Amino acid sequence: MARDVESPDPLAVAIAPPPNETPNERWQREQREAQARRISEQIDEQIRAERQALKKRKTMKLLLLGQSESGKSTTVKNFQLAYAYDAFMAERAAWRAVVHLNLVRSINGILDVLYRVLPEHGSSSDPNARPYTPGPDSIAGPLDVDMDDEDEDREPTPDPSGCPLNESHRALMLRLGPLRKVQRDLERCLGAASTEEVHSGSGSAAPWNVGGWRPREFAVTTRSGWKGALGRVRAAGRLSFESSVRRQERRTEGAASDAQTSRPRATSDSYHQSSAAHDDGEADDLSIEAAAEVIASCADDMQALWSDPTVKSVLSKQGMRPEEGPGFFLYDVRRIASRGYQPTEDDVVRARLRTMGVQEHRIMVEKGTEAGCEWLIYDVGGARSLRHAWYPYFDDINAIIFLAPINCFDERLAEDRRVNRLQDSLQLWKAVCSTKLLANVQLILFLNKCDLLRKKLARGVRVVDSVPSYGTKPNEPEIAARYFRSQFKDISQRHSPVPRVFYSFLTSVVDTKATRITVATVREGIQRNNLKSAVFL
Ligand SMILES: Nc1nc2c(ncn2[C@@H]2O[C@H](COP(=O)(O)OP(=O)(O)OP(=O)(O)O)[C@@H](O)[C@H]2O)c(=O)[nH]1
Ligand SMILES: [Mg+2]
Repeated sequence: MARDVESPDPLAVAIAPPPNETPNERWQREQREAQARRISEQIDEQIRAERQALKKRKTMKLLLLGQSESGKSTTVKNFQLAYAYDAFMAERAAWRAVVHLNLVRSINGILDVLYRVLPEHGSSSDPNARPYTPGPDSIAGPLDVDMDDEDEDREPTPDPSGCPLNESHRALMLRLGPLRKVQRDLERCLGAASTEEVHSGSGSAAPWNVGGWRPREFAVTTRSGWKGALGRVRAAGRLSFESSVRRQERRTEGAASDAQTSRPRATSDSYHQSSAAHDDGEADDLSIEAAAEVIASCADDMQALWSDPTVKSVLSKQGMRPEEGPGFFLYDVRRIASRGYQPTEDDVVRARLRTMGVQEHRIMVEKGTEAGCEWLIYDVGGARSLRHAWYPYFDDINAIIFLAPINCFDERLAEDRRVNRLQDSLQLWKAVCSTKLLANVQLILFLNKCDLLRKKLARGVRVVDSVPSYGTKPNEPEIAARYFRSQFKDISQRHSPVPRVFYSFLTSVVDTKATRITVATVREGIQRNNLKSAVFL
């Protein structure tokens, strides 16, 4: 309603001095007003200075390195949880299909093993039927390994007392048959990152350190990583977290920044989706929902399979421990298979989706004194065939977190089963430490999967059987971890082009509470170090 031009301005009336104000009162009022103005100006100045300082703070660039399944992407999720919680939560629902896929993959892996002990399938040569846990290897010393492949692909021996599985097991296995198709459908919807297929072949631990290799000889798969896979789920139309306009804006920004750098295009949070993903979105949506429905209808049978003592004994005889493998959710099968299931924070952290190429995560610190600061985290695919893509990211970074899973001292690389996994980590670490381009980059080592190391040693696996140099030291997790750490430290000291401080942490990055503290320490350390070098400059 328009104000009557004749009536007085209500604001002017409200702040007008009292009509019967004495000269003394007037003086006091003016003093108060002047003081208020000064405080207000000081606050404005403070805000201006803070904004200016924020602008000056450059983006912190962090690169995560390590072999496949070392825990790099899980570490990124911990950064997101700590500093970009809202963004983490916005992605949460899209992880449902990944958790479902992880669940059915565990079941199908168990079924593979069970089928192989049935007399009529005992000689199956199905490569999928290989036990999950590789056999123990012997390593002569930390950097001097002569692997033989005699016990590679050992065939499970059928129980000599006859097949332990009865008719009800067979019926259960048949009823779970539809989960094969569910796995295929989910893998198709989520793309290449959702499969664990790796190119086998020898390959080098660190291709950039091999003579004759030229940095341009690589290709980066930009659409098939974590973000690509989640992007597909989003593209399926059920989950519209961002408007298409926002996506388009981000895509344009990404293209502009790529044009300024010689780096290949990393898949970023901006979900570079293929148009095919949009076209197929509806079909994918239906497949994901149909998969969820089949999973819900199989919940009781999945639970029965996992809790069956005979099945447990068959798995144990075959050396298969799915509960120690990636993306294991069978302890929570009823909750996850239920209709209306939404992943929890913990589910997202534990969900396994391998990284293809290099993925860029922009984390804008949401709260605290550093709100508004930006972290750029590059998460790389760790399989040997994907390491070619790392080198261009070595330029212009503030720090590297290198993840070495120390539970795998007796395991082999999936992509080259002649190579011991701990050995591969040590070779990779050596290559990173000795790379001249990284001479002044802060390296932080996460000796990861300490929880699994503890479990492995508790069930009687002896370190010395795979690492003879371990000698007569007690077979205890703390001592083993300390020993492994000393190997990495020794490499850092001997192979760094210029002396560097050795920073290391014993971690289990699926433990988000403990990792939160580690991540905070690392973040502060990186920032402080950066500040220090800025002062020296
Ligand atoms: N128990 C346990 N599991 C872990 C730990 N760290 C990672 N994982 C699990 O190991 C699996 C692999 O972790 P990722 O973070 O995907 O490994 P990555 O290094 O990114 O692997 P790529 O993308 O293939 O290079 C996931 O299922 C994680 O939940 C850990 O400390 N303890
Ligand atoms: Mg990854």
